[in-house]
Amino acid sequence: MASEDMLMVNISNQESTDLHISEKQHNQSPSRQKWTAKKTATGKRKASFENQDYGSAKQRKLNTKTNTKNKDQEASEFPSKPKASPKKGLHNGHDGPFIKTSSLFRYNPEIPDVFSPVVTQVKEKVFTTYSFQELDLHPHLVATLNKVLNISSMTSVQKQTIPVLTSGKDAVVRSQTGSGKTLAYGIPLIQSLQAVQPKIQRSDGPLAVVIVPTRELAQQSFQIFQKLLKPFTWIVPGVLMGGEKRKAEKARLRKGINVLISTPGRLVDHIKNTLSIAFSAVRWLVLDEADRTLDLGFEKDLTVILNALNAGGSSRQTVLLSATLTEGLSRLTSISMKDPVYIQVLEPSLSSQSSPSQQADSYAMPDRLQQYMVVVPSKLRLVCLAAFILARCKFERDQKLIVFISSCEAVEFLDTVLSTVLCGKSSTANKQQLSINFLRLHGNMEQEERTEVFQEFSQSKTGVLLCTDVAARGLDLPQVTWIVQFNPPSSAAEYVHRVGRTARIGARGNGLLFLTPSETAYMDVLANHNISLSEMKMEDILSTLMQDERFRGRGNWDKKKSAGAREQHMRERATVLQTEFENYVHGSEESVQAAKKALQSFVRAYTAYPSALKHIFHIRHLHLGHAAKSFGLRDAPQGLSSTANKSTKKTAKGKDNKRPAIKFTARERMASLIRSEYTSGISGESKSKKKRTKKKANAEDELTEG
Ligand SMILES: Nc1ncnc2c1ncn2[C@@H]1O[C@H](COP(=O)(O)OP(=O)(O)OP(=O)(O)O)[C@@H](O)[C@H]1O
Repeated sequence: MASEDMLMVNISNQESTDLHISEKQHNQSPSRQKWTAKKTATGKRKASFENQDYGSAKQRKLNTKTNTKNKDQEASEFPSKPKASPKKGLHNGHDGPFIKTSSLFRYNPEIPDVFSPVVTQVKEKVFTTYSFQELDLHPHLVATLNKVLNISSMTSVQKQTIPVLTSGKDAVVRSQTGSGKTLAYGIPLIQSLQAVQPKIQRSDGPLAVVIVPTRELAQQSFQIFQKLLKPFTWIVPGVLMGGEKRKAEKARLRKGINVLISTPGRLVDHIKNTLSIAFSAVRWLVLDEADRTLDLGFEKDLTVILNALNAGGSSRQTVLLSATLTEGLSRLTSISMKDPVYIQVLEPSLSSQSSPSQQADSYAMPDRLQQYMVVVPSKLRLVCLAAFILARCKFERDQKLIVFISSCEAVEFLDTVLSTVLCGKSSTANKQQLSINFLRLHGNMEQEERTEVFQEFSQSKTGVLLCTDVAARGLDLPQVTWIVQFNPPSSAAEYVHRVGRTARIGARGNGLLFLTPSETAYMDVLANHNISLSEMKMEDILSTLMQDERFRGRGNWDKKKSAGAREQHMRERATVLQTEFENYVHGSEESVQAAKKALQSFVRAYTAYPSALKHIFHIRHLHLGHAAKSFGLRDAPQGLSSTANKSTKKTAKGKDNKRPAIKFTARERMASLIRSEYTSGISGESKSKKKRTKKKANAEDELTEG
């Protein structure tokens, strides 16, 4: 048997342990119920049951050990002896029902010591002392910057870029997130268009085309151009983006748009279907977030756009911008730039010390950004996220969080379950209500709602935005205090963009990356780009629950008690919270289905990590039973597809019934999780997208927009 097969068998056996335990808990037989009652009455018997339980698990561990060749890998999959285990059968301390305790702190892989590689984090100086007055700009433009945008001095990237672009050169611009790149191209673009003689008319059509990867970024950029163009009423900005009515956009195109901001997919749509779109006058092409817009997902669209522009025949200036652009980006060549000036904002000390290739690999991070990571075993991920949100939103003031999640379905699920349980709206939670403004943003939402959410979160001072990578790039959401990456991103560059939604333009901000014990090598991936994170301890996050009496468990907490007793009590509270989640999820068939769907999509997103990261994020490292718990499911889902059902039955009845049925069902279930997600179809997906059978489809859909 291949080593991978062996590993899956081990996982299956491990899962069998968990399923076995939880099934006992859920399907409480009369004898089990009686036993539980006795158990709570006599602590001694309870203790003996726990020992017995652990002993049998330990035995199983020994048995499986003899089956495996890869002991190192096994060590990370199997538990070490737990120091303390939660009590079974907790009461939530209030008037709620008696709750079943899940084995939250047992059978988890050990949390490894994380050694953050020593790196010299690259910094950029954001501000300069140079004012916009010093540039030869139209006075109305300077006045708008000063009075409307409240901006007087240039940032470093603006200081370097604006003169290059006003001199008519092409440029490739890289500077850290939130450093003012939009104005770095916006100001020279408007300066040049307002000077065109005879004056630009609407009927001239687009003179500038700005391509951005997402709809929200298109809206945001459009709003900035609207402001900047106020004094120059004859130049008309316009936005085209997927999700809007094509007919209305066609009408606007017919009337004439001079500065056209668009997502790639929608622009291609119009190039193919709208006769009134003519590019003969285009003088500017801007690719914002250029490494994304030049990325695989957009390649075809971009070729169509470039062909259409080239057919227009006019000569144009091209600008590429991103916080993570690399000169070596091979697709740059397809853009046909004329001797572009490469602009990179680096501290002088670093520019002189390091080689160009070192500089290219190092991503500059905002100076006042504090970056943390926490290692959390799968089973504890949901409670840990919940505790972190509680800590910020209940016990601190003015906190605004963005939580990045790998799939639309998981965003939907977490939005419902967190807002219901944490805000005290669930039937089993006690009545005390808490107001946290949870919002969600992902690619499967109707555009109208997406726009509303984006505006609402932009304007609010507090709240939690749960989102996919649609919000990772370019969005300038004010006063965000924390970026939580609940699922690690697919590259260091995406890490940089996500975390860059905070600590913008010199402000403070924090980032927290969740990793499971098997994913800690991701720290090396970040270190390769000179990014270093400090470790936050899971226990410190969970300890917030000690302040929240809604999750008190049995009895009061006495501060004088020992540290061990405190930890035990904290575990009880985490278990009470997990049980609240599980009770909510299992309270209706609808929520069970939502949780399963979210789990499916999570597993599927896990398969979409690039091959270079497969040694860290491989599906064989996932423990389905544990992952299910992080979606509030008591067991790993069964019967997700007919295939899995049939094979389980066959194994149970068939000739080969000596083989434990569970051995193959975990693998089959994992496979069926992925398969059924492919065939389930994603609402709002276009036909052409459905045709794409690539594993990456879902993840890419979140990054590439029509
Ligand atoms: N010269 C300036 N002085 C003060 N604030 C500025 C200046 N230039 C831009 N800003 C503000 O800084 C914020 C970030 O700017 P912008 O969104 O252009 O950053 P960015 O570099 O494009 O970031 P990202 O890489 O994340 O897209 C915006 O709120 C913008 O209004």
